[in-house]
Amino acid sequence: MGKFITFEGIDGAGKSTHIAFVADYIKQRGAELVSSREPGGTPLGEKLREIVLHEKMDLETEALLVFASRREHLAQVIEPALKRGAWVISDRFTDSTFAYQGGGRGMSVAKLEVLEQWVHPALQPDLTLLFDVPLEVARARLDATRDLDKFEQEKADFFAATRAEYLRRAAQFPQRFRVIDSTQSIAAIQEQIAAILDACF
Ligand SMILES: Nc1ncnc2c1ncn2[C@@H]1O[C@H](COP(=O)(O)OP(=O)(O)O)[C@@H](O)[C@H]1O
Ligand SMILES: Cc1cn([C@H]2C[C@H](O)[C@@H](COP(=O)(O)OP(=O)(O)O)O2)c(=O)[nH]c1=O
Repeated sequence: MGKFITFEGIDGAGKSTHIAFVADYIKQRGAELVSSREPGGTPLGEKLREIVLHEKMDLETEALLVFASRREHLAQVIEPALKRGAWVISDRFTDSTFAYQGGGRGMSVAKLEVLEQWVHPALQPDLTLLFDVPLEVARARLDATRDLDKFEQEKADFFAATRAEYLRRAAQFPQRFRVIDSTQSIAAIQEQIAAILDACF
């Protein structure tokens, strides 16, 4: 089996910045690499992503759609890749649903756990890198760079709750989570990521 690494954090924390670095690290080891994202990762998943990121909907519809996208991503991409020994890195996975639909929007953790059990009862990431920054830092980075989607337009209390749920999960699952202080420089963060990867694999 290959290894499954997920990237998590509130919008603007710096996740996407470090994906190429981890991809290079894995390729240098000679392993096959599959780099993907959620919502998305398949043609159907990318269609669902457009809907989830840009349309208003009932909270439970939103949770069902991100898990529908995830089921397809697992079936078409993640599970086959891991079975053939490839390494998979995903820009977001189920921790995002607990953080955004659970923490941010207030959906019950118990309901999300039912969906998680349904969609991936046995699989969890081998490593989850949580990029953690204060909200103001994330917001300043976002404002400097791009047009904001539905989630990125949410207010400070939404992201405070999202960040708190991420940190709660990191404390609950310390064996797979590594929390990275993303207020550091990009170079310092990459040094830390390399040390984490060396220690884990
Ligand atoms: N450690 C850092 N220090 C300063 N700026 C950063 C840092 N990490 C990321 N950025 C910048 O912040 C913005 C958001 O980063 P990005 O990786 O797209 O965040 P995310 O994928 O978590 O939403 C980008 O313009 C990026 O260059
Ligand atoms: C995977 C997932 C993402 N999201 C949200 C978080 C993000 O705001 C958005 C997609 O984020 P992201 O891929 O970080 O967007 P960008 O390309 O702008 O960096 O979807 C959820 O609300 N629930 C989920 O389960």
